[in-house]
Amino acid sequence: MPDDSDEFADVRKTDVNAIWRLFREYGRAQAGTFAAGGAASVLQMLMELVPSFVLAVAIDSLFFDTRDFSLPVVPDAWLPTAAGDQFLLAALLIAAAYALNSVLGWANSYLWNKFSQEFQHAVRVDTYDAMQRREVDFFDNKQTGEVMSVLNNDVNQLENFLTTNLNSLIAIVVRVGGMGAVMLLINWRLALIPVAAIPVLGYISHWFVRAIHPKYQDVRSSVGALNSRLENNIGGIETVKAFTTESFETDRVEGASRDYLDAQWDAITTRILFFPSLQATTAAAYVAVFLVGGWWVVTGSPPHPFFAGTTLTAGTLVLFLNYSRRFVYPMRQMGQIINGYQYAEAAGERIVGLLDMEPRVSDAPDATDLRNVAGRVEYDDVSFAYTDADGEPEETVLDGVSFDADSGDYVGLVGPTGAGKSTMMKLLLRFYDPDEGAVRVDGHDVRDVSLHSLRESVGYVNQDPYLFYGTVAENIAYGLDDADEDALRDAAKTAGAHDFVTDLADGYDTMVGERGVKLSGGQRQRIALARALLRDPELLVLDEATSHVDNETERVIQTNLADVVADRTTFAVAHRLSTVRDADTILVVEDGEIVERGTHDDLLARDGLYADLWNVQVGAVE
Ligand SMILES: Nc1ncnc2c1ncn2[C@@H]1O[C@H](COP(=O)(O)OP(=O)(O)OP(=O)(O)O)[C@@H](O)[C@H]1O
Repeated sequence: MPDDSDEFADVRKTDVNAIWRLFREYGRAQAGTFAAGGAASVLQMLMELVPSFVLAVAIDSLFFDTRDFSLPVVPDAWLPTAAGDQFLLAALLIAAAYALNSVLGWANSYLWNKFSQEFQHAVRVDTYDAMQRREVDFFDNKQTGEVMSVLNNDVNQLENFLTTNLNSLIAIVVRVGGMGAVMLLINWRLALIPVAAIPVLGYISHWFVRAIHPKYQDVRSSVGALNSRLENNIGGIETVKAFTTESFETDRVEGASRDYLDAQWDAITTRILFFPSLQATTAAAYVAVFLVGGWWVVTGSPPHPFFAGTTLTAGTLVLFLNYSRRFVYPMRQMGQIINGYQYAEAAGERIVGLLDMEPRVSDAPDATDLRNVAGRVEYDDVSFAYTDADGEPEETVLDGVSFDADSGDYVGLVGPTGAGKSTMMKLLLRFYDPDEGAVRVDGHDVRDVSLHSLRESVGYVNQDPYLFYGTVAENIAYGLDDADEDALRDAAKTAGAHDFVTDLADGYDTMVGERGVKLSGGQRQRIALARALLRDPELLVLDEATSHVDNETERVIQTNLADVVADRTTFAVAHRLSTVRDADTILVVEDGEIVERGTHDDLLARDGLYADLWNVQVGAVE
């Protein structure tokens, strides 16, 4: 199967026929379009059989006069008797068949593309929705590129299979089958020569797919490696320049590019054998038909007794030659169809896997909404470990964490880097669930309330907040349909963002985020803080929310925040201890445990870890 090395192996659902399942689920709305497209495709292919057939009749009856002018289905009485009229009718029929062929070709493309675009759209939107509902863990363990590739490549792969490959398959069956059937009906003995070429062409296609498949896989992995190399280097361009490692990096890119070239070359040398072998097989059948049939027409008797028993006219020979030459083109697509099917199936399995998988963190069946939140928060003997890509727990990050915060409390979290402070806050938002113990808000275990109501009541600002591509105002009002402009400005003022925003070229209408105006880390943090404040949440989590702003600005923000913080439970994670100095309680976290707790003065008096950290920061200790 394709993609053996894929990161989504755990997601893939292999016990269903994924394409069929998606087709039933998402194709149903477009079933009429699909059926009409299929019918147009069949009719179009049938039209392709007509010109050669009429030509054969015309040659025999009009040019050589070896049989009467007659056509299948049409009663002889309806046909003209004068040779000139018969000739014109033949010309008209050929022209009509070609014209109809074109119209049906257009209808077929229109309908199939309509079907597959609508299908793709529906699958893409649902897959995205299912994906964004996955637990945070899922994203921790995947590379962004891989997640994107399911939404882009996999969905496209399905579409490609439906538009191109399935259509080609119909073409092969109708064209090759139709031409073979017509020839067998007219002169089955002679027809055995071109028809015998079909299994040979089929075998060559089969061989090709088997041979090319592992080579394409090598191409894909080498292109993946090359892309990661390029992405890494461009992303780290400042480091590359600062360390003057340009030629080292060029060498590494050269190596990756060479691997890609080798893999491609290996695939190319196999691929370019495929079409010529098909052509040679078809040509052999063509020449054999010409030899046997030509001999037969010229001498009036077949070259071998096997063919005896029927006659062969020049017109029939032309039809045979025309048809047998045209086997090759549709058969050429056989390899692509098999390939396309394999990719689409693998893509479908990932998509179905995603659609079917229940997020590990989701609403309990009897989840209630958190209402009228007072803001009491309780961590009751909470232990937690992140899991690796295989779902196995890694090292314990939180170990028996317990504390209570009363409604309206200001709680500071401090401690060495990697101690587990951010993780504690992520459990409050239920980004992850604890392995042991419980996190409660107003006495409700967060696992018993709806995610929506829980997260709506918590304003969360992290250290490296994300700004979407859009205006400053849109970023602050993110997710709110009817944000009041004054409230938006007030939030920005409280967050210390208003002054610098009004200094931007377009003020609140300045485009920021990727491709927008570049803001400093501290500026982005202040916009993110305004975003959280505007929602007026009952609980506020500020995880290093002002770590990038200077001391002066932070002091201003602290003063502004005093009112906001006064009447809601606030958690502030900070390395800069002045940020939490005024907290009602400071929790000192070390190695996943709360090692000290109390007010600033209590903790200084204890002369423990907090006092050490404080003394270092105020410069009392080297
Ligand atoms: N998504 C994750 N997957 C696996 N391990 C993680 C993840 N996030 C954090 N960790 C690990 O968990 C531990 C605690 O991290 P956490 O971010 O909670 O610490 P912190 O006290 O907030 O640190 P800092 O002050 O540096 O922000 C660290 O050892 C970190 O490597």
